[in-house]
Amino acid sequence: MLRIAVHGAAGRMGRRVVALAAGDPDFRVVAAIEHADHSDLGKDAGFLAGLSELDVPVASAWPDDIDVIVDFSLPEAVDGVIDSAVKANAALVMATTGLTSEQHDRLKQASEKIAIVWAPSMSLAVNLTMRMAQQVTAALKDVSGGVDVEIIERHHRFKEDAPSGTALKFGELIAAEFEREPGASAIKHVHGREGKTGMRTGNEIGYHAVRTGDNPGEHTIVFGMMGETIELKVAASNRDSYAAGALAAAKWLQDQPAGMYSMFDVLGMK
Ligand SMILES: NC(=O)C1=CN([C@@H]2O[C@H](COP(=O)(O)OP(=O)(O)OC[C@H]3O[C@@H](n4cnc5c(N)ncnc54)[C@H](O)[C@@H]3O)[C@@H](O)[C@H]2O)C=CC1
Ligand SMILES: O=C(O)C1=N[C@H](C(=O)O)C[C@H](O)C1
Repeated sequence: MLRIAVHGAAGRMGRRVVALAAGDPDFRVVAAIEHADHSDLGKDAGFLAGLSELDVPVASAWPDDIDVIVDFSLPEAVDGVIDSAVKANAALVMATTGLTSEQHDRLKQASEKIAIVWAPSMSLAVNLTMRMAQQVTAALKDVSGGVDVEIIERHHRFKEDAPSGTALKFGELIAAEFEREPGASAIKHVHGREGKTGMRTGNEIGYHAVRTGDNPGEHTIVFGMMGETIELKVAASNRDSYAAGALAAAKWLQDQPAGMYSMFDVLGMK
């Protein structure tokens, strides 16, 4: 049984991770961590997740014996999580988005000591769609008349970062396809458009972030050509695809040496 600590346990994602882990015989939830001022400190993590009592109170201190930490929190909290994972010699599933480049460097350094999965989306469907987007780009990048790529993401009104980490990852993968040949022009990443922008250039990717209601996450990649358009769309109907993906990553990490991994590794899509 893997001893799992959930960081951000009272959040939208944390509660679903606690709920799915509690129902999985491969896990024992040993800690539900929140920041020291959280109003749910002391409450039972099972009750918060809509289950019966788990006998795990939400706490701000880490226990000593943990096999894996799953983090869905905020960038401000992430440095502390990385330190705690290294200190406990635990594997780390880092799902928080909006990290700074310094935080990505910190993760990389920590991965010399512990096994880490970082991915902006833990969802199987999203990761498959990323692979499809790479294939579509490779097939269309030299099409007569050119192809314009725009990424539209929709999320709930509570989301604090934009564009989504997933949209940025789609853009990074698509740009790498465009830039693959030596001498290819560098791709510009354009966030929204307003005013007298002039005509669209051929070597840009546009990003558009929509925030409405309780949308758990939706990404549409538009490949617009002269005369026809392809759209790849992937949409979550609830948060369990992310929570289940994070738990799959937590299990997979137990057999891995220290290192930095992605969901492509976990899902065997390398
Ligand atoms: N990689 C993936 O598949 C997914 C990633 N996310 C990302 O996960 C993050 C969390 O998303 P939600 O659960 O919707 O947000 P949320 O705001 O509902 O939950 C975040 C939780 O982290 C806690 N937190 C904040 N600072 C903390 C600290 N210093 N110590 C401990 N806990 C702290 C908050 O109190 C809150 O309970 C976001 O960055 C989001 O983009 C969300 C869904 C899927
Ligand atoms: O904040 C969210 O909700 C989500 N965030 C992730 C992101 O920024 O890509 C993943 C998912 O889309 C849900």
